[in-house]
Amino acid sequence: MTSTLVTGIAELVTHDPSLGDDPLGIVTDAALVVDAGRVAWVGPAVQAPDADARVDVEGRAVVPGFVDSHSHLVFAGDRSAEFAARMTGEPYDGGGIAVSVAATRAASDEELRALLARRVAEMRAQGTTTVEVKSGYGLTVEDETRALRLAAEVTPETTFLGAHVVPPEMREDRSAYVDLVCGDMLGAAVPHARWIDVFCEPHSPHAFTEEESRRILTAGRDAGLLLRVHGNQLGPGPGVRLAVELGAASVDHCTYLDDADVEALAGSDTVATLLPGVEFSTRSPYPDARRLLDAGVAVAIASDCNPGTCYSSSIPLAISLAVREMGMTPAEALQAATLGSARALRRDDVGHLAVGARADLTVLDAPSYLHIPYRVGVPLARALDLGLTPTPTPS
Ligand SMILES: N=CN[C@@H](CCC(=O)O)C(=O)O
Ligand SMILES: [Zn+2]
Repeated sequence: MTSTLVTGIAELVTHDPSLGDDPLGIVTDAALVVDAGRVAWVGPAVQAPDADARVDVEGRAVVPGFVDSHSHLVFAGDRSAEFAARMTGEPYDGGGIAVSVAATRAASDEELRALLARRVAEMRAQGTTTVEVKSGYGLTVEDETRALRLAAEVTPETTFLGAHVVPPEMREDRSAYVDLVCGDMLGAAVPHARWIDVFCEPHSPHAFTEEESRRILTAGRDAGLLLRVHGNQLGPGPGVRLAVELGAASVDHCTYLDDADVEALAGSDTVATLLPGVEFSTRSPYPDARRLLDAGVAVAIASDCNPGTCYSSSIPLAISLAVREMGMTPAEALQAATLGSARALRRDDVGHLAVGARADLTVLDAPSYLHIPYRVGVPLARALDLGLTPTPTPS
């Protein structure tokens, strides 16, 4: 294994507060040494040690690779007409998920694997280096297991979402479906999943109630999975408080919150993951990130790349929306899409570039991270390929 010195970094964002006065731990005119897939040294370029190899990024900014802690990448089919309807005022209620379920069930393993690989490559090309991938478009024991098996080929952050919606063939007997999710489906999913998630949403007839969600999450936890929740997406609801009650790592969407939700989050270890691409693509009001941050809530930003509410895999777009529409500063938004989303995945080896972190570097065709929201829509960010063998992820 050779060490690599990365030079020519105009601005390096480390998130290591010991490396500068700024909370982002910014080093200007910086260099960084990578050894065995980890950050081995960070500092001013003039003090850089020698290394076996050298990569010059020629005056660009480098930030921690984006951590996308919420995505649904294992699906087939097309729902662009649904997006167009949304733009003319059609509301979203989760009913379109059944369209993706039918197309996904009909696809072969090879088709799904190719679609997934293309979406992960698209993310990497935009600077994402860690991604969580959910099942949820299979909704049978066999199809959910297949989705998780394929997801596990591309990431260790796999999430069992059998409780995405009640599938059309079981609508007459919801409780039988909940039994299946908590029983055989969970048993088959566990070997391929790290997380369990549920779409807890009283404003969708297709999603799950508070009681159903509590049952499913508790069964998942008893089976050894860690918890995450889709909550408070379409209106006020119990998702946030349930996530906090059960010790979920993250509750995602958080679009409609009351004071008790914010208070519960502030006193908890549950991260509020905001998904502004969803509000953009469904013409919905954006969550109030400022209110959460001012209350001391840990906030993450992720893409929620999925065929229904947001078919965008772009974290730079999510950062731009967070800054323009949700009251976050560029620094807060970048931190939420790296350190915050790593926390939402309970990972401390990614989302920052302090010594010892995984060497997941995202390089910007710009001199500063401020250009991410400033140059909205311009493809500035890409994951830096150092030709490294990936280091194993902690279990
Ligand atoms: N809300 C639930 N699940 C996805 C949307 C899935 C779909 O419409 O296909 C979400 O996170 O928004
Ligand atoms: Zn989602």
